[in-house]
Amino acid sequence: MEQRVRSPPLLRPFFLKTPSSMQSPRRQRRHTLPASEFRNLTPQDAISVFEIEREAFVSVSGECPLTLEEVLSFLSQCPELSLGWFEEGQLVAFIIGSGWDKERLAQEAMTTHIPDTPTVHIHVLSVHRQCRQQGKGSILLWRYLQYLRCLPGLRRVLLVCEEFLVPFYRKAGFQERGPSAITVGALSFVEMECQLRGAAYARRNSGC
Ligand SMILES: CC(=O)SCCNC(=O)CCNC(=O)[C@H](O)C(C)(C)COP(=O)(O)OP(=O)(O)OC[C@H]1O[C@@H](n2cnc3c(N)ncnc32)[C@H](O)[C@@H]1OP(=O)(O)O
Repeated sequence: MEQRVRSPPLLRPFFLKTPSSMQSPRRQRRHTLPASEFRNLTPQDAISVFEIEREAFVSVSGECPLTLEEVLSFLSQCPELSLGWFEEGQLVAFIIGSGWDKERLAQEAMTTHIPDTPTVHIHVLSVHRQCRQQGKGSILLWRYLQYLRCLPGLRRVLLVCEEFLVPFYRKAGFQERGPSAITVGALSFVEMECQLRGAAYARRNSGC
């Protein structure tokens, strides 16, 4: 069992602002939704999350990493371990994580949140179909890892992915830990790990 830590506060929304010098007068007058916003998800976001997830996974493998009930459950139990990217108020990409307390991920990690542990399990990262291959998945993952580095007590992040996504996660700073004990139907996975501490440059540049 790993050492327990206190739950962090929720992330206040932060926006990617267009400099006022670049906004048209009409745009300045209108009270529109922010062009781009990153924030923790809430149970109210569960339907939008599940729609993106269903499109991303069901058509490909027939299985979603999380059912709608599980999405709701994690967003209720540990919203501070999620991050959504909204454009004009629409969810375009998200990450859902939870706490885990063992060295490697096990099948029960798929449906479990262990509070106050130093290990975060990323259940799912997904980008809306129309927004893929534009760098959004990488940017959201980078922001999520920087955000986690600012939370007290967190030490590492684990996830499982299919072999073809190993280079994507490697580029984000994850390392392979070998075949995962987790299987979904006929699918098998590689387990990957990212250390949150010890990267001094990351902390210096994180803006915590
Ligand atoms: C823990 C997990 O959730 S594992 C499951 C991940 N999610 C999914 O598979 C759901 C469907 N897919 C998606 O939502 C997205 O395609 C993601 C999250 C995999 C990647 O996000 P994107 O925004 O499309 O990727 P992004 O544009 O940041 O690409 C970064 C790099 O990864 C590569 N990459 C992205 N998607 C894939 C893919 N499906 N297969 C192989 N390489 C990929 C890109 O080619 C790019 O490489 P480059 O830098 O050499 O050009």
